[in-house]
Amino acid sequence: MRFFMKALHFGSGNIGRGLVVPILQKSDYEVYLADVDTNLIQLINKFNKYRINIIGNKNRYFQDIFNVKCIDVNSHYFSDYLFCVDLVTISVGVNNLYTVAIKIVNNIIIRFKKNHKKVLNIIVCENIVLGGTKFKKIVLKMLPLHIHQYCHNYIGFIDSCVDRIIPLTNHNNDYNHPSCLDVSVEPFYEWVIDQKQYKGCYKHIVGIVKTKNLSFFLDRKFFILNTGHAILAYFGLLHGYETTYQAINDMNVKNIVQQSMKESMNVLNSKYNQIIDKNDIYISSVFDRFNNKNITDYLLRIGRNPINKLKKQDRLIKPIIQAIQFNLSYKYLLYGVASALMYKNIHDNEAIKLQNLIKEYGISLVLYKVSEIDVHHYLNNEIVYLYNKIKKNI
Ligand SMILES: NC(=O)c1ccc[n+]([C@@H]2O[C@H](COP(=O)([O-])OP(=O)(O)OC[C@H]3O[C@@H](n4cnc5c(N)ncnc54)[C@H](O)[C@@H]3O)[C@@H](O)[C@H]2O)c1
Ligand SMILES: O=P(O)(O)OC[C@@H](O)[C@@H](O)[C@H](O)[C@H](O)CO
Repeated sequence: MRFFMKALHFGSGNIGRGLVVPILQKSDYEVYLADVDTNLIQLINKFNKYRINIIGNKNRYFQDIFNVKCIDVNSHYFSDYLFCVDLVTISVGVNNLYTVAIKIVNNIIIRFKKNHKKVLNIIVCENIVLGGTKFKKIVLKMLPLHIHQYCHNYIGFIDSCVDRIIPLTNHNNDYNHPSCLDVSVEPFYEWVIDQKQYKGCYKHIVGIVKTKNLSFFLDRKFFILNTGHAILAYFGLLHGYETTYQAINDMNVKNIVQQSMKESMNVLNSKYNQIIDKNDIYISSVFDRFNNKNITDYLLRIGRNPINKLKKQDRLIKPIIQAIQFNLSYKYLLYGVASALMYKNIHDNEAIKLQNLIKEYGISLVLYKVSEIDVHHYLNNEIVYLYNKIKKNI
């Protein structure tokens, strides 16, 4: 066992176990997982290992991961671990970034007080555009002013684009067996970081691509894959499907998803003033990934947190607003928004909140409150019209 650098990963869920840990371990990082879920923490520390089942349409293989340890972020010794690492990575879900920021702020204060001169890089691996930059803003807001210069000198906040479809783990509930920690993943993965934001000397990590042009990768992934994925989930659920594979094989659903991804791609072609996806190769590769018959990815997972997904900057609304700016078609993208407004899931707090808001205020006002689309704007009327039309037909 050769460990040279230490990394701590916030979030021991799907992306943490299924992508971040194997990549960092391969480049000789000693990786500590960190989480708030005490059951999960206990299981990881009990078995210290798990298996990644890599499942493609035609082949399947596995990768065994050893030497994993999970730290409770609320334990008194957590900050000692955080103090000694060179790299922090985060995938806890967008809504939990604030609580992670509190831990990071406390640690920066300790580093400052101890005059610690070691650089710390923080890669944010959430599904948001420019997550590192947003996380930095949250941290700076909480950090005392006299420590900002130290933070600027020694802490790197890095935007990244992380791509691997990792469904919810189907725990076999046998907590006496390490397989309860196994994850199933697709073979494809991509992890791209903004090299301009990295502080200090970069130690190459096999599996991470550095780029000076992250916005291209991010926009392509977020506004093609995640836009299509969300529309597949919301529209598929309305048609009674449970998984991506079922939904993508309904010709009506498939057509709406495919056309909406093309509309979003047209927006990117205009934004970058170049053809991003020659011959629709990217779109069809994403389709093949959605169409993985051996992976059970529930539409409820993909549709989770609908309020976030309906925000102005997110995957459903932003492509439409930009299509309007470039005078492009957005007819199919509208289906994503209209069906997201119908998303119901009693296990998802945002879904419950969304439906309560709709009951209280009606669709038009909710579009204003959640998505910042003015009630008098024609886009608001178009969405309300489509929402009512779909509702009548289901
Ligand atoms: N699953 C995917 O296919 C996928 C792919 C790319 C990106 N992502 C993104 O990665 C992020 C995580 O997704 P996931 O599927 O791994 O979710 P997940 O729910 O499987 O894992 C999140 C983990 O974070 C933990 N957590 C919550 N708050 C925490 C905190 N304050 N400190 C430490 N741990 C905390 C949770 O207990 C959980 O174990 C999301 O933003 C998601 O969009 C997911
Ligand atoms: O994680 P979310 O909720 O932002 O989006 C759900 C899925 O679209 C997402 O997790 C994809 O599986 C992932 O982005 C693939 O890389």
